[in-house]
Amino acid sequence: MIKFGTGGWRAIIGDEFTKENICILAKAMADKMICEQVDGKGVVIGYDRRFLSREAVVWSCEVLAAAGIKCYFVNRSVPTPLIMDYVMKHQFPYGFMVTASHNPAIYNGIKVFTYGGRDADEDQTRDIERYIARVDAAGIPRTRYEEAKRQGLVEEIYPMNEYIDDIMSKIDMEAIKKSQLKVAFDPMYGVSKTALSTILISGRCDLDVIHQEHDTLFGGRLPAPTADTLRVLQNQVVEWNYDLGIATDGDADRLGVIDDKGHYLHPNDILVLLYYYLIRYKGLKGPVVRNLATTHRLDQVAETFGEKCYEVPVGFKYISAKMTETGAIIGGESSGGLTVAGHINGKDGVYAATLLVEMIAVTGKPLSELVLEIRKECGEMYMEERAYEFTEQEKERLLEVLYEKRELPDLSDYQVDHVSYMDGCKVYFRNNGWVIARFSGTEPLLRIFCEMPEKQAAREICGLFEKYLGL
Ligand SMILES: O=P(O)(O)OC[C@H]1O[C@H](O)[C@H](O)[C@@H](O)[C@@H]1O
Repeated sequence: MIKFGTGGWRAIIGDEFTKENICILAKAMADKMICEQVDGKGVVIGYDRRFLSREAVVWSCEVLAAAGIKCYFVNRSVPTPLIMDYVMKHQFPYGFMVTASHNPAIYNGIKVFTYGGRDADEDQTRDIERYIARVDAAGIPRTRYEEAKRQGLVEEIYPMNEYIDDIMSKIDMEAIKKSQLKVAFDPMYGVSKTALSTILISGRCDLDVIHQEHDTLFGGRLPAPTADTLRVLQNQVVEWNYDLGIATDGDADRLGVIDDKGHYLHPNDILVLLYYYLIRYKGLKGPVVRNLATTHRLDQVAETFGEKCYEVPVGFKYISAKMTETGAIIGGESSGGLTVAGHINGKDGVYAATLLVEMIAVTGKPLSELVLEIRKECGEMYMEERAYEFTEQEKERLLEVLYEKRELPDLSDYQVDHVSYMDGCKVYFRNNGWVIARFSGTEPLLRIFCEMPEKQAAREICGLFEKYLGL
């Protein structure tokens, strides 16, 4: 069964990520495009470095071509944001990216982008699932790849330079060139190497790249830039005195950062830094958008400068929609994705990394110093993040307690302001602190995040939920 979650369809290779299901999805998309009368424009398809990614594109092209839909096949592995950029700029109705992003190596999947290069929203993915249900798996017509190419129904493209130029045109490359920064870069065996190395080398950075070879097992680690997975990068930064370390996840839409002192910066810190930089140093004005599991320090920065912070459910589609609606200058999520107004309608790790390098160059301050500067000017909060696996049975029980009965642990030691069930269950405290318990839409996990003015309180509240829910 093909089910879409927070970031596209993801499944274990050989279990549900199979040739049959890939062809079913391609046929469903072909039917949907024909029905919507947008089949004439064709579709752009890219892939990452995972096992079977390229094959999945070839199979999809064969199905789409048989339905008469032209496929622009980006024929080398590329960052997901490159596909979003291409869909947006060339006004494609749809684009696909074969990737399971930061999931473990045994996963693969497909992200669907709609007009404007946006992540397909819930209405769209529900609609795709309806088309999927109508596909007759045994009778899917296919045109052999070489034949489809001969007929002009598949065109192989590689718009890497266009993507790189797009990013560089929005960045102060001259400032970067002057600053002669030393950067350590970890693409985590994923797809950002060509784009980000080219940009940083054009900016005359002294660059060292690790984990750049093609390894479908991602060196045995999760291709997600976290404090745990970036230890090698961290050592590199400390040992060789780099100004910063940068990492991107498997499909390069998320960013991870190590500061000049070797500290891992949480995506929340990166968002706060960049929003602050855009307002304080670049003189931009405008609100910020975050999801409800992302730091409220963004609200503090917004308040300091007389701006607003908007909250949306988890999922970048909500971030980009709200950014358009409110004219926000930046939007992002604690999971590591962000974008800035004027760039693409989705998260881009390559662009975010470049902007961060620009920030160091323009301010002339090391990352660690900027972190302290913001803390002084806008205040501090502490975040505790936990995640729990569960069995199907446990899930039912947790769903019942949290969403049906809407029961909560005893929080009488803290002043509760209100509780929201917009996405998961989120309790807002009067001191601007908060705690959320929600099921991940990309992994079989229950996530509990808490942010409070004191670290101890954040830990205690997570502990209360953990105990109450029997986790
Ligand atoms: O917490 P989850 O539902 O697993 O989502 C975590 C993240 O997953 C994907 O990367 C989505 O594109 C993001 O928008 C989301 O923030």
